[in-house]
Amino acid sequence: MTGTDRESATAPAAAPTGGEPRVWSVDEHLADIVRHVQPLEPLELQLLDAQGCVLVEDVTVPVALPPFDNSSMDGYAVRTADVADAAEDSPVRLTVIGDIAAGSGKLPRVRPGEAARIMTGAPLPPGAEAVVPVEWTDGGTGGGPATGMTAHSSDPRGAGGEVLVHRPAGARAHVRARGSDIAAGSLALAAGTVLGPPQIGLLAAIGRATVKVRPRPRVVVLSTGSELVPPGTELAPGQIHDSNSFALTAAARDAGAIAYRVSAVSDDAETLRATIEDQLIRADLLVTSGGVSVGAYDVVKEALSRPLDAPHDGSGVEEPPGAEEPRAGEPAAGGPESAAGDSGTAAGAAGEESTDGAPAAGDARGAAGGRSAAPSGGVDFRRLAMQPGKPQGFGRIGPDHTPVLTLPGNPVSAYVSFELFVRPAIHALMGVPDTRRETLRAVCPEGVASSPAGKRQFLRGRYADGTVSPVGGAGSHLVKALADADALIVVPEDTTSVAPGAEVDVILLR
Ligand SMILES: Nc1nc2c(c(=O)[nH]1)N[C@H]1C(S)=C(S)[C@@H](COP(=O)(O)OP(=O)(O)OC[C@H]3O[C@@H](n4cnc5c(N)ncnc54)[C@H](O)[C@@H]3O)O[C@H]1N2
Ligand code: MOO
Repeated sequence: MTGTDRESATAPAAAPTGGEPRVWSVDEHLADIVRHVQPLEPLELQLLDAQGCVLVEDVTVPVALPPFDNSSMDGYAVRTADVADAAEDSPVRLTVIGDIAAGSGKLPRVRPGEAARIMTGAPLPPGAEAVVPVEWTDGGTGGGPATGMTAHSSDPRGAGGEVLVHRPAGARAHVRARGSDIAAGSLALAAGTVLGPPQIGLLAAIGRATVKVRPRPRVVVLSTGSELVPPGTELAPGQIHDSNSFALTAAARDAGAIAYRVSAVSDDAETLRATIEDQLIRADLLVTSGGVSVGAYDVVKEALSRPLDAPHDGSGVEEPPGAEEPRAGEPAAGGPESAAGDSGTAAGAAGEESTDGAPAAGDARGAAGGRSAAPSGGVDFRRLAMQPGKPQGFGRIGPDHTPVLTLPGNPVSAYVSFELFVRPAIHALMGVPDTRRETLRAVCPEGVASSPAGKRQFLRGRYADGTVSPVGGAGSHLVKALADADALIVVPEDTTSVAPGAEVDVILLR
């Protein structure tokens, strides 16, 4: 998928009001993001590192699967003519010439009147045409039908003597033919396939140790706010626990990324800029939370309204994304709406954790793999016609033009913003073809009493059997209700209420 393919998602802009910066629609903001976020350059990865990734090569089968005729049952490899007359009351007696275990390379020839005891997956020996399961024999005991074989460990000599066969077996009975799964030279997996567990199993089965895929993006999640302390820490007056960096890191993992969580950075722009500069080395995408509204301590806005290498006076500022296509009669987007900011306590560069065992910072990836060649600017801070999630920012920063999405700090706003914008950005980096969550129409028995005019509202809901019910209210601090929800109820911009029992659009969050 290319960025160009997605441009059609762009919706008409909302009308500008006076000298105010324009308000972006949800669709415009999303289209701007996916247009500027290009798929990562492919890498040759070990199979398990390629899980969830998009294959960029056609994979053909070097050797037939299975590679040889083999038994599908534990039993006896026989010649069909020898057992043609076998019956419950008149079993056929065959001489057992030995054992063939799975993995056997040296195979005895089965001659007329003979049988070889054979295990599931073991190669069919020459001369044999079928396998009779051990349950159709006496198992060499001289008694009635057997239920199984004696463990090799307790009888290391293997099979010998004679076996009574009680039922006939036709040609190829219980034999899995060479190539019956997939023939040599045929296509195992086509380029574009997303590698789930069965696909990884197939690649291993045909002997591939590595594959060429678009790698999972490395996403650095960083929250900001001097009030934040990590969970496990006792709260001092005015403090709260940092939940966004956990929820967003988990969400990034869930979307397929390798996610690194960075402990909350205090409301100090220079500390934040230094932390971001440190983190960019291992980021294909940077996600921040908090500090993007209009307050005096909105540090993300202050720190990222100018390029990372730009001096304080703002000289040499390049245009960020979204500023490239100003609409007629509108001010060009971009530039700080608010650059005010007092220095809070400098927290120092943050602690950090990775969410999985993936390669850490500075792994073998090319620096600018797959990213746009467009110049790196600051971040364009915007107001969106949505609730929650009004204040947003998007841009590309640093020497590799790393995309950055700055999400609002309110926990529900941050999470909804992740769903709508970060998840598609991660999938754009991965080259995943269709990034949309399942959406459907559902009856809302309670209705929605009021929804802000001109804004697309995303209420939390629980969905079951064609019905969705709101959970909690519209407040973007309600994390318990978010945790209870499994869907978003979408109330369009031109709808200010929904009558009880009416249908609504629902995005399933699972
Ligand atoms: N005068 C105005 N005030 C606000 C406006 C506005 O238009 N005019 N917009 C409101 C909206 S809408 C949102 S959303 C928030 C966004 O503000 P910020 O992105 O600057 O976020 P913060 O101020 O840093 O935090 C908001 C809220 O969320 C809590 N928070 C922040 N980070 C975390 C975290 N990692 N874990 C848990 N909770 C977090 C923070 O303590 C605040 O309570 O602005 C409104 N204000
Ligand atoms: O937009 Mo804020 O995200 O409404 O709470």
